[in-house]
Order: sequence, then structure tokens, then C-alpha cells
Amino acid sequence: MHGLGNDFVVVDARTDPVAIDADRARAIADRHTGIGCDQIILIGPGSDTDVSMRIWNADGSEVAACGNATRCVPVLVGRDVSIRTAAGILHAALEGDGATVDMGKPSFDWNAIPLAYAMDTRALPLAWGELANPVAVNVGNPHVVFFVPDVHAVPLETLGPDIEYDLVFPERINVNIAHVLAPDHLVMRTWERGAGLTRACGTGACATFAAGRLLDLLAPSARLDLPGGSLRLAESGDGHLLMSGPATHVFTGEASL
Ligand SMILES: N[C@H](CCC[C@H](N)C(=O)O)C(=O)O
Repeated sequence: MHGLGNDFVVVDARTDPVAIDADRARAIADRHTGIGCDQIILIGPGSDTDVSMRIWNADGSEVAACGNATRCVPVLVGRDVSIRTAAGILHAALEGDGATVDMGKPSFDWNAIPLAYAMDTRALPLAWGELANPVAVNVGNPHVVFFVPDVHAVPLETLGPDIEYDLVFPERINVNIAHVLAPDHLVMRTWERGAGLTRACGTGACATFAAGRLLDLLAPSARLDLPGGSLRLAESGDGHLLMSGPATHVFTGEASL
């Protein structure tokens, strides 16, 4: 499956348990010797929710949130679902050619990102080349957001890994750059922790929208254009991030890996 080109191998283990570890995740994700994907998604039975979801990046790191994959779950299951993740319970509802997901409330506490020491998360006093003073936010996973004049002029393929692995981010970090065209419209790109440049990052879109709202750059609802397509983000009355966009089921097959 994929969400705007951010592609996944989704293992449906709701009836039969499947064990995945870092090595197996890397083997599945390998685009030359495996199946190939940005993330591996393991769907299991839920105890207090309809299903559970675990997520591994292509580098084998297990993480707590994946926005584009969360939209794929109701499409796979065929109905609205509650999903238990390591970051909490999410609700995903079928809508149009994908779904709307309540991704919960963002956290801007430095120790919730986490950062190695206390800093102002509205504008970290840090710079990597031309990228400086990002917003830091956790939306189930950790992100920094840089607002720039032109996302296409930034060498994200070189600055991304420098930032991802900076020791100021004890759990590494997802790196987003965005330029605001209007209060309800921005363009963005993401270097993903554990996956690199992807065609879309759902949690990156959530983080970028939340950062734009924090800095009063964005209206309470906006369209975000990513390399693979557009997502709509809205802020609910109680500060939750509501993300809407497509989710595509490509094929279902048998594989022994
Ligand atoms: N690379 C992310 C996980 C996948 C996020 C992205 N695929 C999304 O749609 O949210 C991380 O390490 O937190």
C-alpha cells in the first residue's frame, strides 16, 4: 500500500501472529533483494481497540507513528477503525479515496521531542548549513520543521542526514522543510528518520502544520503539497490534528521472508 507514494509492506496478522524484528524489517524493505518499501507495517488484533499497529522504518528502526500508513489501515480493513499504537490510540475513518485520521495533540515540550537538553522548541538555537532555528514538535514521533523561502533550493539529501543523526536528538529526528504560499496552503519536503527522502510523510505534514499554527503562519485548516501529492490538515476545537488524504491498496500477495 502507499499514501501519496510513501510506500509500505503491510502484514495483516490479525488472525495469525507474525514476528518482525529489525533484521527482518530491513530484509523486507530492501528494494533490491527484498520486496521494497519505506516502512513495514504490522497489523494485529487490538485488546481495547479494533486493531494494533507496529511500524518499522526501512533501516529496521521501530517507531511509534506513521501518518500515511494510519490512513491505509481503514482501507485495508474496509471500515472505520480504532488503532492501538505505541504512541496511543488513533481513530481513522474512511473518506473518499483514503481516510481522515485524528492524530491527537502535538507536544512542544523539549523533553517530549525528545531533545538532549532544554531549549526553546519554537525556534531551536541551532543551525545546519542554511537551515536554522527550526520548530521541534512530537506528533507521536519526533520532528523538526524549518520554514524556508524555497523548499526546492535546499540540499535536503545532504543536510537531512546531518540533522537526523545530530546528538541533540537522542532518538534521531524527522526533518521537514516548508514554504508557506498562503495561510491555507504550503509546500513541503521531508527527510525521514530511518527512511531518507520519501515522496510523502504524514506525520511530517502534521508536524509542519502544527509548527505553522504555533508561529501563526497558518489558518486552522490548510492544504499541504508534498512531492507525492496533497494532504489536508485541520485543527479541531480541542487542538487535535486531523489529517485527510488518499490511501492506495496496490496488491495483496504471499511472500516468505
Ligand atoms: N520515519 C518516521 C516514521 C514514518 C513516518 C512517515 N512515513 C509518515 O507517514 O508519518 C519516523 O521514524 O518517525
